[in-house]
Amino acid sequence: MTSAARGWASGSPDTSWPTGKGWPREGGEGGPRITDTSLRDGSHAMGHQFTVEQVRSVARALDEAGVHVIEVTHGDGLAGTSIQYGFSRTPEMDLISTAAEVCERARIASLLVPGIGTVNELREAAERGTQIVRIATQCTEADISRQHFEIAKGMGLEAIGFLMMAHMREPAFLIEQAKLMESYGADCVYVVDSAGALLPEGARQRVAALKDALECDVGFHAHDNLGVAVGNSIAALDAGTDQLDGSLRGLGAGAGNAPTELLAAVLDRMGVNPGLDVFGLMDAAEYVMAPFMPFQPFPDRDAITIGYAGVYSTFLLHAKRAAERYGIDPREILVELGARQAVAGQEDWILDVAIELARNKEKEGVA
Ligand SMILES: CC[C@H](O)CC(=O)C(=O)O
Ligand SMILES: [Mn+2]
Repeated sequence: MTSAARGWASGSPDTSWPTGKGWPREGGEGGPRITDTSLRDGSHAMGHQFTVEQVRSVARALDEAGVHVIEVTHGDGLAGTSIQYGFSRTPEMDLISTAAEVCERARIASLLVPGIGTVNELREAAERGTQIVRIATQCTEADISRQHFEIAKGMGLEAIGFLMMAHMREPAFLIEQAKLMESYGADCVYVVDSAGALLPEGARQRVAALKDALECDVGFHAHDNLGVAVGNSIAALDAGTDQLDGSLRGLGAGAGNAPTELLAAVLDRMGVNPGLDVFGLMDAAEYVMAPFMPFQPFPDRDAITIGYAGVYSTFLLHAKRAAERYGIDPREILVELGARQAVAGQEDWILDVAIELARNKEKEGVA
C-alpha cells in the first residue's frame, strides 16, 4: 500500500491508526501494531554512536513505510549514556526531537529502565516528542515499576511494561508480574526475549498466558540468538499478541532483533499486514540502514551461546576472562550459569562456576 493510498499525502485523519490499548481490532486494518526499535535496541549494535542525520533518515523511512511506533533512546533507555553502559555520541533528547520532527504518522516511544532513567528525563523526552514510554524491568521485578507507571500515566503518556529475560520464568509466574504492571496502569505488557533463548512454543505459551490473564494489550520482543526471532514473533501472533517489535536489518543487541522488513513481508503473506509498505521497508533496510551499520548482527558463536545458555549477554566477557584464567571453555561456564538461573547482579557466580568446573576437570583428569 502506498502512502497516497493510505491518505497520508493529504494529511487526512486515519481513524484506524493505532493509538494503543486494543488498537486495531475493531474497524482497523488488522494485524499487530509494529514498534521499530532500530533507533533504541540498535543503539547497542551502534555502540550508541547514532548521529542526528542517521536518526532523521531512518525515522523518515520508517514513518513513510507505515511503521506505527518508532523507539528512540540510548540502548539502555533514557539516561543510559554513562561509563557503565557506553556514552552516546549525540544527546538522546536531540535524537528524540529529530525523530519526532520528521514523523508525520508514527508515534515516538522511549525506553525507561527504573534505576537508570528518572522522571526528569521522562519529562524532557515527552517535551521533545515521546508519546509512549516502555518501562523495562527484569521479569522478576515488576514491583519496582509502580512509581514509573503512575508518573507516566499522570503525564498522559501511553505506558508499556517490558518484562525482560522472560524465558527465565514459566508463564504462570509471568502472569503475576504482568498483572502488577497492569495494576499500575500499563496499557500493554511485553514478553521480552532478551537473550533470544525462547523457541516458538515458549513464546506462544507466554503470550497466550498473558493474553488470557490481562485486560490490557500484550506484546512480544524477539532476539535472534537461536535464529528464530521471526518464527517466535509469528508464534506470538498465533497466541494473540497485539504488538510486535522489529528493527531494520535486525539492528539490535546480540544477534539482533526480528527484522522489521521481514516481519512486514511475512505478515503481508499471512494476510494480516497492519498497513506496512513491504517494499518501502525492504528499501529502508537496504538503502537507509545497511550503509551505515558497523556490522550485520547475526547468530555467531557468542550470540548462539547466549541464547543456548539463556543468560545475560553481559556475562559473556566475564565468562571469557574466567575461562582463560582457568583453562576451560567459556560456553561451559555460561551453560552452567543458565542452569543455575543466574540473573544480573550475580556476576560473582561466574568465578565460582569457573573454579568448580576447573576442579571437576582436574579430578576427571586424575581419575
Ligand atoms: C535494558 C536494555 C535492553 O536492551 C532492553 C531490551 O531490549 C531487551 O531486554 O531485550
Ligand atoms: Mn532487546
